[in-house]
This record gives sequence, structure tokens and C-alpha cells, in this order.
Amino acid sequence: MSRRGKPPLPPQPPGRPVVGNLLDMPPVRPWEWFVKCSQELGSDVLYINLAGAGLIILNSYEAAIDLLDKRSGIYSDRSQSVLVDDLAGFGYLLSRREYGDAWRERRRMFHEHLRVSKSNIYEGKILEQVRRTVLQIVRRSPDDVQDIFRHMTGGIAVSLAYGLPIQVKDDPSVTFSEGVNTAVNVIKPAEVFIVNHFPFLKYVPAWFPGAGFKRRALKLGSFSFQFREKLFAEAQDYLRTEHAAESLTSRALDGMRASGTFNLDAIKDTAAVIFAAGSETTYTTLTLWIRAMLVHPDIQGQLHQELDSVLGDRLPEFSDLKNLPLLEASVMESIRLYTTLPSGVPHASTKDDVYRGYFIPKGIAIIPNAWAMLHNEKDYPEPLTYKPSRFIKDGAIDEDVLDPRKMAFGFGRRICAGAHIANAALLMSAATVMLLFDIQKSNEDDEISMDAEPGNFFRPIPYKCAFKVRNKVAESIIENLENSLF
Ligand code: HEM
Repeated sequence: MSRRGKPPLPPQPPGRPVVGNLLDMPPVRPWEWFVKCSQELGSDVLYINLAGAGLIILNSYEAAIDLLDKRSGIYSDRSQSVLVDDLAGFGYLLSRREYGDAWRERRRMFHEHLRVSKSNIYEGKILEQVRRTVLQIVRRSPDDVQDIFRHMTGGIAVSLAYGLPIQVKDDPSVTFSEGVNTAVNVIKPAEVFIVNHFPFLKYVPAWFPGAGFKRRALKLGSFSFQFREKLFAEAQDYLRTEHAAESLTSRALDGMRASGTFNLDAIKDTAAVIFAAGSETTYTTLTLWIRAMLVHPDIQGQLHQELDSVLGDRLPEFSDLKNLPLLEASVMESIRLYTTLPSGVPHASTKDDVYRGYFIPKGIAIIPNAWAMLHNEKDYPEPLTYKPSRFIKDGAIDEDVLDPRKMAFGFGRRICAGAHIANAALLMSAATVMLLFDIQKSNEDDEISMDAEPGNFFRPIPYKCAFKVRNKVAESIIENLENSLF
């Protein structure tokens, strides 16, 4: 790309000849390295050179809003990835689509059926799954707890997207989605950008030494087709039965029948993204909150008090959530401290631009480094401490403290389409679980690692915990639930 007569690129950490910053950018927790570079260079906007492939890193909320939100007309594209979209075959997902008509059509479809004002559709499905989960927790071994919650978020996604029921244990869709997400998580970010920059790398034979990126991507390729087709076909069959339930698929099909214009691909792509983008992210965020509760029994005590005084001897409904500020703050603080997608999802620009005197080239990937924004001392004093009270003032959520969800769910026109659904699922799960249970270590001597698995997601290192029914009131609520659900 010719840069003659253009302003300078944003500050770049010192690099090496040819490879630039490639060997300096750590494959694990690169978001922390971006912060270190910002501190050294005195700039919250950085340029990183990975062997010629450029990246722009936004390390502050202000810069992310300035570019991705206020200038969203030119910062709403996604870099099409040879590895993820082409070789692994996920380019059809709404979240991976380039900014254009096909993306717009799918985003509109999502909005039409699952926007905030359609809460009557998604809240009922969330409530049902959360309450079924309570019964699983009391019936099954403590060792199954994480699997139980994975089935809960999978169940919410499958029922919203397809109206299909899932098994409470060993459901093939959930196992399948977990496999996909684990495989996606091991794709290294640097590989994605490098293979984009040198697309001929996709022709390197998979057996070739150093072509691990291709082997991993091809393994995913076999999943991606099934991911789109399998559940959609099952949903169509199920819709012909007496059990048929409302879902995005059923409503979109009804709409198309009424208008006489069919675009089944659009339904498949939009339904698939609910599982792909919504299930594992919500599950991971929830297990990070459970882990925070496990190591902060004092905060659990405060939440128990709040829940007992608001709910007494009944289960929470959605209308109760606004009266549970401490519970909400405990979830917000967990999202802040352990954000699930620490370096967000990259956007791409569709035009050359200049920001604060720096040149931002057309087509470059822009990384909103949520981790940097959520750990800065100015907005969040003692940023490494888990402290829900930072969000509370006079017994309510303090509107003056920057809400971490504004960063954790992304920015601008590509902001998470399901943030309101994730929020509803997280708060309802947290309120229900905390009302009924004490979350404790399985064994007093267990060491709980606060670290995450290596990868693009911040997934906690698996931990063990026990959910102990809190008291007689909780026992009787659970007994009533058994009778009402079955
Ligand atoms: C705690 C759970 C979740 C987190 C942390 C999360 C986070 C994100 C982030 C960071 C993005 C990228 C935004 C950007 O490009 O700036 C995103 C995109 C997206 N999310 Fe979520 N998400 C969650 C749950 C969900 C759920 C439950 C759904 C669906 C019901 C969903 C649907 C989507 C979709 C469709 C996109 C793609 C938007 C687009 O490219 O236009 N997400 N999410």
C-alpha cells in the first residue's frame, strides 16, 4: 500500500526487520502486551506489524467510541479471514459477514424476531431453562455442574433459534458446539492475520511442517457445514409435529410464507449465529461469575441478604431484577474483571481515514482491546480487585461508573446483537442460583486457579464446586419446582 504524502501510522512498538512485531506479540494474552506497549509509547492507539500484516489496536473506550461508534459508517466491516471464513468455512455466519446487504438482511432478521421489545419470547425460554437447571443441580453430581450450565445456555440458544428441545445431559448439539468452540479457541490470532496477508499460505499442504494452522482450520471445516444445516433440518421436521414451538426459524419461515419471498440461507445463517455466538460466550461468562462467587463467600452473603429481602420464599421473575442492584453489580464486576472476549472481535475499515493525526488505512483490522478498557485505573480504581460495590451508590446502580457491558459486548453497528438476551440469561441464572444455593469448594483444600485457558476466549481453567441447598425455604421452593415442571 502506498503511503506517500499520508500522515504517519499510529505509534508502533519497535519491531524487527521483515517480521515486524510478529515475534514480540505473545500468542497467549496478547491483550496485556497491547497495554504494555501503550504505556511505553504513551498512546492508546497503536499500529502493530505482523510480518507486513497491519493491525490497529484501540486501548481506550474513548478511541473505540470515536472510531467504531461515531464513525461506524466506515468501521463496521469484518476482515474476511482466509483461515476462519474460507478454510474453516464459517464465512456464512452473520457475525463473520462483510458489511453489506447480506449482513444487513440477517441482522434485520435477528432484530425483527429477538429485539429487546420481544422479551416475551426470549424471557420465557430463559426462565424455563434456568429452572430446569436448578433441578439438574440438585439431582446430579457436583462434578457435573459445568456441564449442566453448558447445557442450559445451549438449551436457551437452540430453543430461541430452532424451537428444539435438548437433552439435559450429553445432548449432541451441545457437545458438538463445545467441540467447535474449543477448536476455534486454538486458532492463533497472529495466524489469522498472517494467512490473510499471504493468502497463498492456504495452498500449503496440511501435512507440511508448520502448517498446523491449516490442519486446525480444515478440522473446523467439517463442523461448519453441519453447524448450519443439521439443526435447521431438524427444526423443519420438528415444526411438522404437534410439539412445534415458536423460534426465530418458525417465525422467519412464517414471514416468508406470508410474503411469498423465500431466502432459506438467510434463516440458516441467522439461526446458526445464535448458537455460535451466544451459547459458549454466555456459558463462559456465567462460569466466571460462579468462580468469583466461589472465592468470595463474603459477597455471596451480601447477595443472599438482598435476595431474601426482595424475594422471600419465591423464585425470581424478570420484573424482580431491577430490585437486585447488588446482584447485578456482582455480574457487572465479573464481566469487567474477567471479560470473556478480552480483545473483542476485530472490525475492519472500508475507507482510508485519519484519527488524531494518524493514518488508518482502508481494510486494516481494528482490535478494540476490551481488556485494556476494563482494567484501567481511572474508571476502575484497584482494577485487579473483584469489588461489586464500585457500581453501587445509595443502594442503586451508580450511573456515573462506566458500565463494563458497554465494552464487553463490542461497539457500533457490529455490537453484539444478543447482548440483551445474554444479560437477561446471566442475571436470571445468577438470581435463581444465589437464592437457592451456597456455592462452595468441593473439597476445602482445592486450589481454585483464577487464570484462563490459553486462547482467544477467556475460559476459566476448569474448577470443581458444590452447590449446597441453603435452607428450608430453598428446599421447599425446589420441591414446588419439581412438582410444577414435571
Ligand atoms: C455474555 C455473552 C456474550 C458476550 C460477551 C458477547 C460478546 C460479543 C462481542 C464482543 C461481539 C462483537 C461485537 C463487535 O464486533 O464489536 C458479539 C457479536 C455478536 N453476538 Fe454476542 N456476546 C454474547 C452473547 C450473545 C448472545 C446470547 C447472542 C444471541 C442470542 C449473541 C449474538 C451475537 C451476534 C449475532 C453477533 C454478531 C454481530 C455482527 O457482527 O453484526 N451474542 N458478541
